[in-house]
Amino acid sequence: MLVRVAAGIILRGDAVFIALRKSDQHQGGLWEFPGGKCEPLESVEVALARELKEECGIAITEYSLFKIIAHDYGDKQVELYFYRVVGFDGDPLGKEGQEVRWVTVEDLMSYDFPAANKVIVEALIAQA
Ligand SMILES: Nc1nc2c([nH]c(=O)n2[C@@H]2O[C@H](COP(=O)(O)OP(=O)(O)OP(=O)(O)O)[C@@H](O)[C@H]2O)c(=O)[nH]1
Ligand SMILES: [Mg+2]
Repeated sequence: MLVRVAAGIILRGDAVFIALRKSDQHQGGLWEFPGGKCEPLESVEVALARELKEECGIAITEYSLFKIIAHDYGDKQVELYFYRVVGFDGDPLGKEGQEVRWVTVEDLMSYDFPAANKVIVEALIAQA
């Protein structure tokens, strides 16, 4: 099963917004950049806007593709489209009851993310 996923690295100054995946979700208990699966025939950018509205309550206005990462979790193959999101209306929050946090890019090192995120976190820190 190959799934396309859109995820937003929401940035405000030097802070980045992260969320904790619920324990019953795939890769549960790990931190993530909010987002989710693209629906059939849905473009990645439309999925990104929809997911960030649903999960964080923001309307994104300025964003760009950062990196595409393909990863095989064994039970699931994902193609993750990570976007840097630098413009948005509204204040991001955990709309689905998930724990959320604003952290500095350097702080990302102290959080556990799914394996596919490793290169993303490293690239963000390298650029900070
Ligand atoms: N949102 C998000 N998903 C990630 C990240 N890294 C990563 O490997 N994933 C994987 O991408 C897949 C899809 O994400 P998701 O579970 O958020 O999808 P969704 O919001 O549509 O969830 P749902 O099916 O529970 O409604 C999951 O298998 C998840 O483990 C990340 O940083 N953010
Ligand atoms: Mg999601």
